[in-house]
Amino acid sequence: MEIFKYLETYDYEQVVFCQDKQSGLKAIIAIHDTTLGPALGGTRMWTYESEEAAIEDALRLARGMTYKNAAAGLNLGGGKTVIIGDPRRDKNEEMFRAFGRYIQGLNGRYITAEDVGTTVADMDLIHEETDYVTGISPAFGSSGNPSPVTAYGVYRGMKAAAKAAFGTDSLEGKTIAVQGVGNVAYNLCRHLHEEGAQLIVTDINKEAVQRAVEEFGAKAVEPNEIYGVECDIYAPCALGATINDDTIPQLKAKVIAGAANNQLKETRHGDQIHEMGIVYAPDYVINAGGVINVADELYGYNRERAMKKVETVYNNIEKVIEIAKRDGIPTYKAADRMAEERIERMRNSRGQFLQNGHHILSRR
Ligand SMILES: NC(=O)c1ccc[n+]([C@@H]2O[C@H](COP(=O)([O-])OP(=O)(O)OC[C@H]3O[C@@H](n4cnc5c(N)ncnc54)[C@H](O)[C@@H]3O)[C@@H](O)[C@H]2O)c1
Ligand SMILES: CC(C)C[C@H](N)C(=O)O
Repeated sequence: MEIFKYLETYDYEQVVFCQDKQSGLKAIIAIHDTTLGPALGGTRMWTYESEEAAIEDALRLARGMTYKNAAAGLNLGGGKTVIIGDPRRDKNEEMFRAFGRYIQGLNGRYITAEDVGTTVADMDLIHEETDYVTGISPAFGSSGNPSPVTAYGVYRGMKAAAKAAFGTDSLEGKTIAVQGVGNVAYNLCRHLHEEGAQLIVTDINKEAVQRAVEEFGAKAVEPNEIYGVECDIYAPCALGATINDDTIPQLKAKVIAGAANNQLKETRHGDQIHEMGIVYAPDYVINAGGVINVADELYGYNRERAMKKVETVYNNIEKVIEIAKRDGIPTYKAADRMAEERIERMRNSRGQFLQNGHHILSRR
């Protein structure tokens, strides 16, 4: 990978490599675009096959956050961190504190939160070193674990997508295939079960599957069987790139609506599912509930207000589907258009100099 060429092609602002021998920290902070505000995005801890794979993931996820935050109407730019390591084995207090100091060094250009492999407890350790972290314990006046709120947003967005495909947003009696029943999808399954949906689930973690079977009467299938099951809706809630050349020919669903980031392996896969008549709820629009929730901390966290904002996921999915229909384009392109237009409008409106609190000579 030619990194600078890639950064230039997709307009990245900054990439920070963090190395701390003492704690074993190896992290990559990618800041994609701060036109709308400071870059906010979670920290993922994962065992990557190579350093190149970790860099690519950080970059892709950071850009996704720019689009997610813009489409959600937040005044935030996009960034993301990946920490290279096994979250079950390699975590320690020193690591997250060292990482917190790196974040502090960015002086507010980047604000972090949870992602796959990190928890509220990890965010609390980061908070020992910096205020630029959200999703810390509610005891600090924070919003805590974002996953249940993300799940609620996905549930609402799924209903909006179902309305476009089936003429009603009721999920009662619908069969929904859920890939990965971790933090977000467990909570999603609870909402779906309460509404009377039939669930088919899979996970590489057998305990997670068992919990969904016992609590929600879900049917369990092997990880590689989930794509081909008879269902109305496929909900990818594990990792990214599961909509690809191998899986698309197996799909029976009329709707794809799930929590995972970067669901399309390549954009052409978005074109392909569009041509097949599948209603695709773009990943970064439907899974914005978590970031909408943590972003509320910037105003002094209020759960009720945050949950009201999360309701907008339903409207945003409707809006994207409307744009797609109006312009005759796939929904993933419609979502990009919506996000890019907002960033562009804000960039242009800042072309004029206006005094904003700080006297421009105040540092003299
Ligand atoms: N947590 C949030 O608030 C949030 C917000 C936005 C997006 N997301 C995205 O949603 C997805 C899920 O996040 P999460 O917080 O629930 O993570 P998680 O780690 O709690 O859950 C993911 C689950 O997927 C399973 N899994 C991994 N590979 C699999 C495979 N090949 N087949 C089947 N199962 C597999 C894991 O065992 C795990 O149970 C991620 O892509 C994440 O980036 C999460
Ligand atoms: C809670 C959020 C700041 C980050 C979340 N992991 C996401 O991808 O949206």
